[in-house]
Amino acid sequence: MAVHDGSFRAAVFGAGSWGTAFALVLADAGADVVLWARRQELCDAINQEHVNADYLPGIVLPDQVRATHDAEEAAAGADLVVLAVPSQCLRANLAGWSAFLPPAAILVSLMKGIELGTAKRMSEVIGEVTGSGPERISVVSGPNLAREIAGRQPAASVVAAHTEELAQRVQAMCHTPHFRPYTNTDVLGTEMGGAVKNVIALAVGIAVGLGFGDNARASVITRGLAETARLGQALGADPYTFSGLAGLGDLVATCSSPLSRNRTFGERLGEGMSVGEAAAISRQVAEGVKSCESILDLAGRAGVDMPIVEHVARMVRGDFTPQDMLRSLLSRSAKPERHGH
Ligand SMILES: NC(=O)C1=CN([C@@H]2O[C@H](COP(=O)(O)OP(=O)(O)OC[C@H]3O[C@@H](n4cnc5c(N)ncnc54)[C@H](O)[C@@H]3O)[C@@H](O)[C@H]2O)C=CC1
Ligand SMILES: O=C(CO)COP(=O)(O)O
Repeated sequence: MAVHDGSFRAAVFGAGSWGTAFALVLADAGADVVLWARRQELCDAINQEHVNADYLPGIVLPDQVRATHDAEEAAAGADLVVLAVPSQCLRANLAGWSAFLPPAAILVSLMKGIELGTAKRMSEVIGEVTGSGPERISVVSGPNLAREIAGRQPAASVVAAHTEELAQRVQAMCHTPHFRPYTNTDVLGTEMGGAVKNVIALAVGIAVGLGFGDNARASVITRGLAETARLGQALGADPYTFSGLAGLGDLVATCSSPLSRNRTFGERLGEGMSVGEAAAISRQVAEGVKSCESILDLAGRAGVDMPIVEHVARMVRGDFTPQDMLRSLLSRSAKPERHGH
């Protein structure tokens, strides 16, 4: 099944839905994978049943994937170290793992969030905590709903790295007959596309929860993409990235799919649940709920207007009901489509 020529060792930190699905992709691409999980019971279940029933029930993992709760054991001998925990807990966790990471290993972020307080992207947090330069760090992002990837449904993705050469190395390590990664050297744009789309998916979910249809959904997606690109460009991203897989591609998949945790979370808010109530019934992370604030922080620092992100943040804070949010967004002054914030 492998497209990569030769075997390699991968460590995947985080055995949630995406960490586990990506471990399966890497195994299909020829890797021996060790999956680090927070809970020993989950490791035991994965090793005995070859299923991560908590996150991907019904998906049988390849024999080349085994789990451990021991970070040192997970990292030992890894050529590729993949990070897949919720963004807001990366820094603290990575500080504990950093000493075990082989110095030559390539570090890959699967995460789609911006750190609260610092407004840093995940590749920046990885660089700071591990002391690694950009020549070792890459990012995988795109329309990659974990459940579909784990079911070996076809999907494309983007591997972004500082150099084309590094992106190509990681591309070869995760290329399978079902998973088709493209390369990109715009790490910043790739990460911004992934993080902001989660907030736009919350907004789409709110519109769906309010009972609106496809016109509203498409309008929020399109205006959401406009504000994502505006922020990205102000920060130095390549504008093309936002019409690619890590921009438009991921935005459309996430905002259209009932599998999306962010869209589902937004739908519950739109139906009238509080943030606390919506969080209590979801055991998986909806990154946009926290990243709306850090993205707004970043936009403020860059002097960029992001009305959809701002309205989502106000709703998450409890300042707005869904009806207030709708009224406030629709009562903004009329604008030209281009260059009008
Ligand atoms: N699920 C998906 O379809 C996709 C997810 N992503 C991104 O991947 C990242 C990880 O997401 P998922 O695996 O989906 O999340 P998840 O909620 O399914 O799993 C998160 C994992 O992190 C662990 N975890 C939670 N809090 C922790 C803490 N404080 N310390 C250590 N571990 C902790 C959980 O036990 C779990 O194993 C997120 O940034 C998400 O946006 C990206 C593409 C697709
Ligand atoms: O990033 C994703 C798909 O590419 C998954 O989205 P959710 O985190 O909203 O489920």
